[in-house]
Parts: sequence; structure tokens; C-alpha cells
Amino acid sequence: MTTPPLIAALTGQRGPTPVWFMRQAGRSLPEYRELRADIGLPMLEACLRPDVAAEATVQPVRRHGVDAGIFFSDIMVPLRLAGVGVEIEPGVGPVLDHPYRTRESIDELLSHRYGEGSWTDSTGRTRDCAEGAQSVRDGVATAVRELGSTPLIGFGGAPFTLAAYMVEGRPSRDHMAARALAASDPGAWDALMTWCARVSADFMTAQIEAGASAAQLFDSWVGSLSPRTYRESVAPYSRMVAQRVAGAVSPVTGCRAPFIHFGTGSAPILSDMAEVGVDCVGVDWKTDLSWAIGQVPGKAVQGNLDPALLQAPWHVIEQAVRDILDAGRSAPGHVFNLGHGVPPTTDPDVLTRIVELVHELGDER
Ligand SMILES: Cc1c2[nH]c(c1CCC(=O)O)Cc1[nH]c(c(CCC(=O)O)c1C)Cc1[nH]c(c(CCC(=O)O)c1C)Cc1[nH]c(c(C)c1CCC(=O)O)C2
Repeated sequence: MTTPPLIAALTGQRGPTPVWFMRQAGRSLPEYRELRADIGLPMLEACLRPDVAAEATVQPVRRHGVDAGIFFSDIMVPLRLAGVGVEIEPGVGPVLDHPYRTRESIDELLSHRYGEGSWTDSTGRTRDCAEGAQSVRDGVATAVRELGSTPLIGFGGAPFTLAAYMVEGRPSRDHMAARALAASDPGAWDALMTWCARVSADFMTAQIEAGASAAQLFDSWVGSLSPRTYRESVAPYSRMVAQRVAGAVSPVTGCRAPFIHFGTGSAPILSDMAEVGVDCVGVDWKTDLSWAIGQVPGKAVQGNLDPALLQAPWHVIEQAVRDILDAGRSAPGHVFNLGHGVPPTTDPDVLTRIVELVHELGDER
């Protein structure tokens, strides 16, 4: 069986440049909006319907011809399946029943484990977390079957990004409360970050053992940290996730899942992120790709088209794609992607056209 271009690029083998898009499943697709309207479930419950998760995963692959599916779930799902009260507020993001910023609230959390306990759904019914964890595995297995030879990427949230939502209780611009806790109560911070690392690693492991061939750890909000705080208070926990996930074997490849690590605002810490134990570093749109490649020698890179350019005239997009592909050739491996997620208002035909261009030009690698 030939190695899929995504896996080849992530493992430093020569081959055509693969392309996929963060947030490719979602509101930019009319078929996704129709699917969500038909089922009428809140986001996190929709993620726990195996049929819905599989269909949402496959939709962008079917439409765009991308070289990977990413499992349709959310970084908040493992928290929900550990019994944490959290919802996704449309247009806002994750909102928790209460913040976790005292030692008492964090100690109470430690008794919760991924797939244990219960939660209450939108109809008021008490749901079993173990049933939800099985839905994740079933959704991955269904998506893998429907994807055929196209690999599936499993994912999770990095400990800092999860902890930032938990301490703040909702989205925050600067994560001040989370950063204050790390500085003022290292014991509470260690307990919270260790818990987030374990819950997210268990979620990613479940996806790999159900058939995902690669894995991505999203540290979306890592850009609010100083390099010193990242190295001292965050990197050790991201390393815990990478080490735990490295022990998972995909039944599709028979191997561990190549590990991609992405964050936004990460230029000052790119080399530190690479050192937590990754095969590939995702580069945000604010960072010059050639410079980034120099920061992470020996690693594949992923990215990094500015999502804002998706609104630009085609000649602007084409030149940017060419520049990124040219820069990517100097890395051991390059996966073409955006420098963050697909904006919900994106014209999906533009994404399809970018895939065609990358496939046309990327063969010259
Ligand atoms: C920070 C973060 C979250 N979730 C995620 C991150 C890291 C990626 C990133 O930085 O964008 C990860 C994520 N969330 C989702 C995916 C599935 C893959 C994909 O979308 O392609 C992935 C990989 C589904 C989703 N997760 C969410 C959507 C939008 C839900 C919808 O409107 O249908 C999707 C497709 C909801 C969500 N979930 C979260 C946010 C900020 C939002 C947006 C809220 C909004 O603007 O309405 C938390």
C-alpha cells in the first residue's frame, strides 16, 4: 500500500505536497449548515452523534479533494466527557458552568476522568460519559471507512488552551486569570495542567486507536505567553500529551500517529513547541515560513496561508500559494494549510481552487 502524501510529508519522505485546512468542516460549507439544521442539536451533542460526526468529517474531503479529513469534534468534547459542564455558544465559543480558578474547584475536578461520570443533554436527559466516549470511537471508525484511502487526523486541545478556557470560564483575549494562577499557585496550576494533559491525551488516543492515522494538538491561545512562561509552565504538560499519544497505534497504519503541534502567535516559541516531541510544527499566518523552517530543523512544517487572503482576488491568492510552496521545499516535509482555521464566511469554491493549485504545483517537490 502506498504511503498517503500526508503521512509521507509528516514523516520526511519525498512526495507531492499534501493540503488540508484547519476548520475545513464547518459553517463555510452549505452542506454542513444543512446537516446541523436537520439535526437541531447543540454543537457538542452533534459531535457525539457518530453519524453526524462522520458526515461532517467527510463533507470537505468530498467537496475539496483535500488530502486529509480531520475528525469533526471539538477540543471541549473531552472535558464534557469527563463531566465538566461546558457548552459552545455560537459566535462566542466555549462557555463553562463555572470557572476553575481556586484550589478547591480544581481539587474537585481531579476526581473526574475521561469517559467517566455523566452529563445532562439539551433535553435534560442524563447521559453517560462512557457512552459519549464510545460515540467518539464509533464516529472515527465510520469516518475512516467512508474516507477510504484518505487519512484521518485526530486532534485535541493542548493543556494551556484547555486550562485557559477552564480558568477564564469563557473565551478571553489575554488569558490573564490563567496566567495569574500559573504564577500565584503553582501547585493548583500543576494539578489543572496535568488533568488537562491526561484528559486530552485520552481523547486523542481514542481517536487514533479507532483509526486516525495522524494527530494534531491545538494550542490556539499559546500566543498570550512569554517564552519563559511557556517553557516553565506549559511545555512540560504538552510534552506529557505527546508522550502519551506516541504510545497509541493506529489500526489503519499499524504505526504511531505522526504528531502535528500548532498554535497562533507562536513565533517566539516555535523551537520550544517543536521540542515537546513532534513530527511537524504548524506555522501561523503571521510568521514567515522560511524563517520558521530555520527554527525547527529536522521537523516537517504545516501552513501557512493567511485566512484573510481567502477574501482576496484570485491572483493574490495564487501568488501567496506559490510563495508558500516555494518556501516549503526547504523543509524535510511540508503540509500546505492555512495559518489558522477557515473563517465561517469563506467561499468554499476558493478552497477547492486552492487544493487544485497545490496539487498542480506541489508535485514539483
Ligand atoms: C479554540 C478551538 C475550539 N475548537 C477547536 C479549537 C482549536 C482550533 C482553532 O483554534 O480554531 C478545534 C476544532 N473545533 C472543531 C474542529 C473540527 C474540525 C473542523 O472544524 O474542521 C476542530 C479541529 C469543530 C467546531 N467547533 C466549533 C465549530 C463552529 C460550530 C458551528 O458554528 O457549527 C466547529 C466547526 C465551535 C467552537 N469551538 C471552539 C471555538 C472557538 C468555536 C467557535 C465558536 C463560534 O464562533 O461559533 C473551541
